[in-house]
Amino acid sequence: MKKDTSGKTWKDSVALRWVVLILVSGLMFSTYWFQDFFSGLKGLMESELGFTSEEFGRLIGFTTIANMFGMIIVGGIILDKWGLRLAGLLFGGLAAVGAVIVALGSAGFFGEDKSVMLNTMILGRIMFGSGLEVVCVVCTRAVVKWFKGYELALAMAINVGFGRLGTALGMALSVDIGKGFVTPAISFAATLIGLTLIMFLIYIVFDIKLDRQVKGQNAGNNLEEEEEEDFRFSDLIKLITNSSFLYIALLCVTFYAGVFPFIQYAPDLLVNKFGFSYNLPEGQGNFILFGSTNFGNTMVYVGLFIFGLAFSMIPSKRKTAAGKMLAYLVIFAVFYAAIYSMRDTLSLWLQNGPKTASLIPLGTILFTPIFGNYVDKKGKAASLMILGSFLLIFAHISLSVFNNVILGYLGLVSLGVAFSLVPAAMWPSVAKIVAEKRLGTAYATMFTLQNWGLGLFFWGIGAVLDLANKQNLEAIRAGEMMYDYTIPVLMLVVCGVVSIFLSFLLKKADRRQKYGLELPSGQKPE
Ligand SMILES: N[C@@H](Cc1c[nH]cn1)C(=O)NCC(=O)O
Repeated sequence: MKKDTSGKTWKDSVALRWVVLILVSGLMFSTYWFQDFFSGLKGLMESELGFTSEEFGRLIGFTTIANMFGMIIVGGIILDKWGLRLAGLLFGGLAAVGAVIVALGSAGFFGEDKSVMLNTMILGRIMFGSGLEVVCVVCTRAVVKWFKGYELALAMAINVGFGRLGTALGMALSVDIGKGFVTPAISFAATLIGLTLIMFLIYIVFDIKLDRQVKGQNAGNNLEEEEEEDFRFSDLIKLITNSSFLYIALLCVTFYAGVFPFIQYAPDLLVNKFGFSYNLPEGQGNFILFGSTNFGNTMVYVGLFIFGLAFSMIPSKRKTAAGKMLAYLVIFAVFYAAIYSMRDTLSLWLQNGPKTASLIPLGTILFTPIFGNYVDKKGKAASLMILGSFLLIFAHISLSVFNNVILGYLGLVSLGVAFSLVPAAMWPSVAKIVAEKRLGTAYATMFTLQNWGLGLFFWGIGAVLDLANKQNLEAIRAGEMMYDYTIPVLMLVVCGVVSIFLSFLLKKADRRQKYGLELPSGQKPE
């Protein structure tokens, strides 16, 4: 789109841009929630629905099947042809209908036989999965449309941050929402997608208005509308014959295969390996923060935190050094007071599988923008991907081979840092390797390949878990023994090792092809 110099459009208003960001990010929040919330329900699916670990794995693994065979590319083509409003409605609607089918299937609506329940839930997950990935692309496109030339990097980080928040809350709260049953937790998650689709409908009103304004401006200035590049198979061939792109695309497969599938099993691992709980003790830990006694305190903390943050964001030229110090002091004090006053709740949460595991995606909300800023200012993207892959190996070794809870916590922290580092370095690097007009094709290709890795490991971890515990399955289901997660998690170390290898190859290829992955944003190699 060409920018008008004579008049203003809605996207020139800071407030409207941020309203749009919230409206669009709703779908990211709900679809990521639905993608990952089963992890908190694995134990319940086993005890209430009688699902084995392999069946649990099959259910989440099938989410990727349509994407493996080109659904994201089809979605990309529809997005190019019909525009983001219709594509968002179509694929958001597909995700919502799929989610409703999963909920109905789990309630026995299509039949109470276990295999009917499982198969209808799988059907729903396939529909949901086809929607999820294209929705992700639609949301990113919408953010680019409104924020290009403004706070684009920050807006993109916040948009993915909403997705991570969805993952974290879905993992942490689904057991509480279900109150001992699977269907209410699924119905809640499906309702969220419906509600955020309504938010997307409101966004459409903003989008139509912006298009009209831009059209009016262009007509007034005799400017032609800039055509966006459509998906082309010749672009795909060019991409996969570029060695830097090939390495980063394969890294996307192996790295995410070591993270997303692990997250689906992390709560169950903590429960089985370290004796964490699935449920909080009756009446304790749940939403204490928002209980009557602490609600006032919480609001004071939130208020002070926003004050400190707002103050620290005032441009430095207009702020004294003492003022800056005061702002940071306020932020630190608020954090300390909040953690101190919630220490009892926190200690319960840190022994609860779903809540502890949810800290992995939660931590990335804070760390991804910090690492993204580092990559922008200092570069070193390829080296950071090597470091992230190393941390992935450390995490999986410490969570599989050893039986030490401290090492377990360290493993989770290290996984959280890796999960912040690699995406922060990977996605801006793709934009350096691939010309802007081919970025849509590049992301669609990467997500398609990524879904092969995800599908294999979503299912593979569950299948290997059943296989590795074959002798004890009866006793485990009777609650007399615990699953041994050593081999399924050790398997993920391979993902880390291949990721390190690929990141080294990427760094070497970059030296040859000179994309400047190790340089700060905007700097070109000589
Ligand atoms: N493929 C997307 C979206 C997604 C999330 N969970 C499964 N698929 C993706 O990987 N986005 C990048 C990210 O870091 O979330």
